[in-house]
Order: sequence, then structure tokens, then C-alpha cells
Amino acid sequence: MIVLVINAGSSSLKFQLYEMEDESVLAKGKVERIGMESAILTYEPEGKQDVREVSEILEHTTAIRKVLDMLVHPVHGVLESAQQIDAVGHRVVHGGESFSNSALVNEEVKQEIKRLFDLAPLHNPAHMLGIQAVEANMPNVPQAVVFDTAFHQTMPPVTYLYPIPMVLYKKHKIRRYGFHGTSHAYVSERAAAFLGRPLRELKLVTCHIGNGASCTAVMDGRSYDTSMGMTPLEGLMMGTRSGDIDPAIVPFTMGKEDLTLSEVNSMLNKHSGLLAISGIGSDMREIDEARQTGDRNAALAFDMYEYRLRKCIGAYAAAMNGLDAIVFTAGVGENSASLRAAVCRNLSFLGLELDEAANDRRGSDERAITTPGSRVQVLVIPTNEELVIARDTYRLILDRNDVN
Ligand SMILES: Nc1ncnc2c1ncn2[C@@H]1O[C@H](COP(=O)(O)OP(=O)(O)O)[C@@H](O)[C@H]1O
Ligand SMILES: CC(=O)OP(=O)(O)O
Ligand SMILES: [Mg+2]
Repeated sequence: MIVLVINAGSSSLKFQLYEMEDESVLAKGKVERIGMESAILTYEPEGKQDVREVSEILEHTTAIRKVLDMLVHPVHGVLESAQQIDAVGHRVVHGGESFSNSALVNEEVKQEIKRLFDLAPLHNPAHMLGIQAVEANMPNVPQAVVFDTAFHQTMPPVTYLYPIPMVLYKKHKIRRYGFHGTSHAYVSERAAAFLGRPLRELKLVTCHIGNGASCTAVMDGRSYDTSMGMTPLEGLMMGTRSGDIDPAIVPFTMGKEDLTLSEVNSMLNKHSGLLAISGIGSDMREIDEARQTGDRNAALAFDMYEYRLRKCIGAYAAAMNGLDAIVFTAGVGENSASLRAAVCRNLSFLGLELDEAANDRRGSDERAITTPGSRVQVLVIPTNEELVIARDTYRLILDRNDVN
């Protein structure tokens, strides 16, 4: 069975094409700057030359058509015809309280994703465009949705409720949902396999540190608490997002700087985090380089980022009354040895002993970066959200075929 995985954002669309018999990736790529004159399509077919094309792509339907054209291209293609694609799986960031599992797309599911637009205004409308773009280009292909929030639906009320009037939860479902669940679930399972112990018996803190960043306390094999909240703005300091701040800063700043709600939202989501403190950018590579050449603002941004992450790990060790392993994953977590080292050096009170050489070693393999005697293990585990989406889609289609 051939499954196309799509992660549609407001101005981008990432994709991976899988042959599910052996879970091999046939091709992958992305379309960036959708809606702009010079959109960029990057396409990497397995065993063939990569392609980069700049053209006008004004909406998601055109983006999907371009992707399908590439997949069946006479020179760069990996398929004879787009009809070989058996199913499409989408990443959907917000599933609210309605979805604790992945689902096949039908009218009801689409209505529910639409109902959640308010809770994820940056993400869910884009996912819906992705679903509609597939419907327009491949009308008979079944689609599945895999939610970032699903893994966190096991959180108890003590961790998911906010101490604000209950009526707001009842009326508007204001609560912690958590995100990056597909990644936290995947790396937890891999961590248990790596440690050779049942996941149910482990207390883990999984750190998904990419563009967006979140930490999860995984206990009894489930998400017990996680740092992102009702939206992906809460919690850790990120590339351009503030993470936790005093909520009173919002009305105060709006008054003092005469900002609208949408301006203050944009300030916290797009103009804060590493970017705001360093004045350089949101990319950890740039920050780390600048810091090492003596840039003080970059050093401060790095230290704040590290401090807030370490505080979250410490809080979750207390929340679970114990800690067996910390897992680092996603762009920064997998690649930034200096961030991992800074976090670990400052957690020695937990009996954590960093193996500096293992931490400095580059590679995309799963590995421990602590000494064998370390009381808490620290692992680097590359995430693979696309594979989980492809697997869930595959399983849903097989189950459906069994029923029919
Ligand atoms: N070698 C590296 N060192 C430090 N940070 C890195 C490195 N490579 C990638 N990153 C960071 O990873 C981030 C992207 O993470 P990723 O998980 O791919 O994000 P997303 O999926 O949200 O786009 C980049 O912003 C960059 O800061
Ligand atoms: C939910 C979220 O923050 O996603 P991303 O890291 O892809 O921005
Ligand atoms: Mg990501």
C-alpha cells in the first residue's frame, strides 16, 4: 500500500510518500511560500536527483497538484500514475477533546476540525485546506487525520485544568491540550525499546525541541503533563514564541503600546523567543555560533532557553516523583550538543552523568549520552512524526477494508 503523508501549514506543505510493505520512503519534500509569487518546491525522490523549482503557487490545491506532478514526472517521478496512491494521512495539530485517536476523514470529522479553528487559528485552517486540496486532486482516495493532541488526552484534570473559572472550561473548552503528541509518543516507545524496559514502568521526560518546543512527563506509558497548553504558545521558550509569561503582560502591553489583540498575539507568537532576545534570529544554529564568537545577546538568549527547558524537566521529575530518562528529539534536541550539555551539566543533583564524547558525536542514530553508571539516562532519539502518521493511516485503511 502506498501512503502520502501531508503536513500542511498556512504557507507551507511538507510531504512524504511511503511504501508501507517495508515502510520505505519513496520521495519527500515541501512547498514553501504558498500564496506568494515565488513559491519554492523542494522534491527529493529516493535514488534520483533532487529538484528545486520556483514558481507562483497561490493556494494549497495548486501545491498538491505540483507535488503529484512531481511524483509521476517522467524523469524525477517515483510512480507511474497518481492512482497508485492508496491513501493520504494528514497531520492535524488540534483535535480538541473529540479525538484521542487518529480517524478516517468523513463529513463529521471535517466539521469537528472546523469547529476547532478558534483553538488553533494558525494550524487547523491550513490542515483543512490540505484535506480539501487532496479531495480536489484525488477525489476517491481515502484520507486519515492524525492529531498532535491525541496522545495527551490521557492527562488527568489536575494537570489539564487551569485555575480560572470552571465555566470557561464548560463553555469554551479552555484547558491544556498539549501538542507534538505524535512525536512524544513515538520517542517514548523508542526510548523504552532502547532501555530494554517496558514503557509502563518508566518515568520519562521527552523534550521535543524544534521550531516549536514542548516537554512531556510520560508516566505509566501515558502523557501525564505537557508544557504546551490550550495553544502551542505556552511552556518553553521557542524560536519565535515566548512560552510562559505573566498573563498580566498582555493587557498591560496592549494599554501601554496601544496594541490590538491580533498585534499582541503576533508579538508573542512571531516576534518573541530566541529571536526577540538575541536580535539575531530564531535558528539555534545562528544563536550558538554568535554566542561562541562573543555576542552577549545571543548568549543570554541561549541561557534563557536552556534555563526554561531545565526548569521544566525538574518540575516534571517532581510531578512524577522520579525520573528514569530524559529524551531529546526534533531539530534542536537531535542536533545541538551544546544545548544538551548545558541542560545535563546543571542536572547533576539527579545523579545524571553526561558522557561528553557521546554527546559531541554527530549522527542520526538513537543513542545514550550519559555514562553507564548515570542514575538518570539521557537519550537522543530522532523523531519520525511522518512515519507514525503513515502507520496510523495504513492501519485505519486495513481496518476499514476488514469491515467492508
Ligand atoms: N545542527 C543544529 N544545531 C542546532 N540547532 C539546529 C541544528 N539543526 C537544526 N537545528 C534547529 O532545528 C530547528 C528546526 O527544528 P524542526 O524539528 O525541524 O522544526 P519544525 O518541524 O517545527 O520545522 C531549526 O530552527 C534550528 O534551530
Ligand atoms: C504544535 C506546534 O508547535 O507545531 P510546530 O512545532 O510544527 O510549529
Ligand atoms: Mg515539527
